[in-house]
Amino acid sequence: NSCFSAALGSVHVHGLCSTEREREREREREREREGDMAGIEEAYSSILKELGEDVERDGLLKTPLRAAKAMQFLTKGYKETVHLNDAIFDENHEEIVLVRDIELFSLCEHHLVPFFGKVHIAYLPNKKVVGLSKLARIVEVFSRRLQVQERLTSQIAEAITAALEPAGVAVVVEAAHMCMVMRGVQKINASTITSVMLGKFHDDPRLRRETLALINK
Ligand SMILES: Nc1nc2c(ncn2[C@@H]2O[C@H](COP(=O)(O)OP(=O)(O)OP(=O)(O)O)[C@@H](O)[C@H]2O)c(=O)[nH]1
Ligand SMILES: [Zn+2]
Repeated sequence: NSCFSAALGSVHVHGLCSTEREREREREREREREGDMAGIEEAYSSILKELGEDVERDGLLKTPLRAAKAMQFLTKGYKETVHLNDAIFDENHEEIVLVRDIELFSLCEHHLVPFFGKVHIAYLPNKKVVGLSKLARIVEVFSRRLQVQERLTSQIAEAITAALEPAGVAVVVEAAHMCMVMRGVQKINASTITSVMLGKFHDDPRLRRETLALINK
């Protein structure tokens, strides 16, 4: 490759070698991202000033930009969609598929503080199965937004229904809300459980019990 020939001192016909070009593109993307964030950065700077902080002190010089980048990461789900088509396979498996303990980090839309926990997803295939990692990707897309737990739970269930048309979907989310822990009622041990049961999981109490037992195993 061209990098290798450059290292040997041969003539470098393409100008930048592919890794240099890749790095340059990454720097370009970084500059664009920072440009996009100027407004958020400024807003964080104002918040710090309103809190009585000295935004010129060493430790805080880069904080507005860091915080802007962090917030952009924590809400990146707005810009993402899950592409499941490449990972949907024809399969005659008709029994339950359950992926449990998928980690979840989200932001409460009321207080902009984290809530976090686990998502359990079960579905009953209807001639189609999905690549298992895609279930975790669905969780990422909808959790990296400002959310309430109930909406998050149903968005995950609806996305799976739309992509797979399964015989049933069950989504259970258990989470701790920092807005209830660090502030407000300050209940450290409270956890919130939400569930959405569609199709056979909704209609068949035996199946629902079996699924919840598998989740709690
Ligand atoms: N249903 C639901 N409520 C949530 C979620 N996250 C936070 N909340 C609640 O949103 C509510 C907002 O209530 P408000 O009375 O407007 O806000 P607040 O004065 O800050 O409420 P406190 O938290 O009770 O101090 C609170 O009861 C929060 O516990 C969530 O995911 N789902
Ligand atoms: Zn909250």
